[in-house]
Amino acid sequence: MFNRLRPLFPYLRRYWRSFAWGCLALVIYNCTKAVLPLIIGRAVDGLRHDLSARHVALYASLLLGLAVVSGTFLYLMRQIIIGASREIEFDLRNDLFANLELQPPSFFQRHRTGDIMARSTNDLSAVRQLLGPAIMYAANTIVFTAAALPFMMRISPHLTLVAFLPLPFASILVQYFGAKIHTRFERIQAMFSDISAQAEENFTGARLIRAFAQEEAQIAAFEESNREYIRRSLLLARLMAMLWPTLELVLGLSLMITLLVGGREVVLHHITVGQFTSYNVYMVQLTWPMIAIGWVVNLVQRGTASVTRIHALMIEKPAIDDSNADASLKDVAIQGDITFDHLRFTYATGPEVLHDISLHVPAGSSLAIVGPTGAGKSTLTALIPRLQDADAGMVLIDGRPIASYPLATLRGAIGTVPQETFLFSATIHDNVSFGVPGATRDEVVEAARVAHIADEILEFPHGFDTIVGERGVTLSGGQKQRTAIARAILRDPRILILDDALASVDTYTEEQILNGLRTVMQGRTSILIAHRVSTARSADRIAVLVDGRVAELGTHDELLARGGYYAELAEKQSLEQELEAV
Ligand SMILES: Nc1ncnc2c1ncn2[C@@H]1O[C@H](COP(=O)(O)OP(=O)(O)OP(=O)(O)O)[C@@H](O)[C@H]1O
Repeated sequence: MFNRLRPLFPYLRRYWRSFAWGCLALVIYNCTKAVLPLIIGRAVDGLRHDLSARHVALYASLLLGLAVVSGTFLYLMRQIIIGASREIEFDLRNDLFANLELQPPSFFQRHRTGDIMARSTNDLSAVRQLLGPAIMYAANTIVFTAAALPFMMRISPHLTLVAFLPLPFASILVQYFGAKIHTRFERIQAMFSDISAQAEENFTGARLIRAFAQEEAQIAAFEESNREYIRRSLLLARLMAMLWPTLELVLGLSLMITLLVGGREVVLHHITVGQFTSYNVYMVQLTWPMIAIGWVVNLVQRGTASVTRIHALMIEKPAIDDSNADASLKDVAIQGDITFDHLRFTYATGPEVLHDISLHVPAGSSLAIVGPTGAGKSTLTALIPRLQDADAGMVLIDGRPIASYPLATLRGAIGTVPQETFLFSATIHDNVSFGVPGATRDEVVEAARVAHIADEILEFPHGFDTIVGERGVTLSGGQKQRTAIARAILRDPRILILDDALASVDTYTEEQILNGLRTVMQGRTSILIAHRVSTARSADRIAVLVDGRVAELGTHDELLARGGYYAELAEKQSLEQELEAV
């Protein structure tokens, strides 16, 4: 177990001072607490000789003084130790997030989002409980038992032996029930996540459900999940209901033994009534620390498993990094000359997707990529900003392998509009300026103008300050795409990659955007993936990708003359247009 907790050592080392001060407070608190029963005993015994108000007042003030001291140190102990565990949780969460943020997209394919979220929330909270409450209560039990035991033994070793006997059972009971409670609680949580996800999908997919008239079926499915949730909750309630009476039975047994054996000792004049009273107070004081031990065992088991799970994510080194980069290229001005040299590419799973592709896109030129769905177009473009990594030397920019550029430099020179537009739940301004956080409003509006979205945005109630997504307006597919184009343009990139970015706009808007882009992209390299000939035709060259191979390459006219896939596509689309016009 010690080894499994090793990943926490650097964090514990960082906060060792807090833990040391916390432990000091813990020792003082427990020592004062252990003296308390003695004073009560003395007070009771004293009453036999001096039955005066002064005597009572003296002991009452002594007890009050002790209570104040122990209360103060109890506060300090909790504040310092729990505080330190919260600080460690904070550091761990930051480190975990920072590592996740560096992972390439393939990482998020390998790990389910739900699993990552669970590790970042439940597991982190389990680690915090291990470092805070578990350490604190374990130390509390040890120190208090060590402080109280000599006094108890002095009063009566015989009584101590028998009264202590049932106490470990309280720990075992709590540990046993605790483990079962945890399992049942997790099942409830899992069901609750299912219900939440179900509800969320029903709200976001409201249109689809209404359109398919599936309300009744959805209500029935929800009711079924809800019934399962309540069934699991009742199972937990039953377990909880059994725990406390059982615990009270064990603790009551211990008190009964104390009363029987201790009472006999008093009758036999082996101990005084005051000592007997002290003893009883000790037993009551020991109740919680004994219960806590069982709880601590569970916290430690759960926390240790969570440390392992979090650590597994923390040690995942980003598969795509700067390890082969040449630091002297950090500030190099990338021109945008792209070469694919006998490129082959296979994803972590599945067969080879791109086969022996050799293509050269000179700096400042434009290349359109067309081809059937699944041909590998998106994969090819994802290799340029290294969202996926091809083998060394297969993709070059300005004659250098892309891995030799530091990632920030490489990606800083590229503006990408992905196939699936993602907008943050933020203002349109913030979405457009995502890649250039300090951009002024004028720059943002200018980029939006080129993308032909500015006028539509200005018609929204709050213009560029309109929030998009769940908390604000919902943009149409075409509006989202154009916002994403504005986002890429604002970066003023040397290389612009549009992955089917004009698919959701009509041919008129498409032409407007292309006209705007032509001006902006002068002297820059652009790669456009397109399904429409109207998007591809204006590019300097067009590559037709079929089954991961370049099947055709040339200008619009050359490819038309060739009579292959492209010419067929052009004919089909012009026929469609004619039909539409009719
Ligand atoms: N992350 C991935 N892991 C494994 N295989 C993938 C992954 N992404 C894509 N593929 C596979 O690679 C092939 C090429 O996909 P890609 O998305 O590059 O095609 P595309 O030409 O862009 O298609 P479309 O025009 O439909 O967008 C497909 O067979 C696809 O199933």
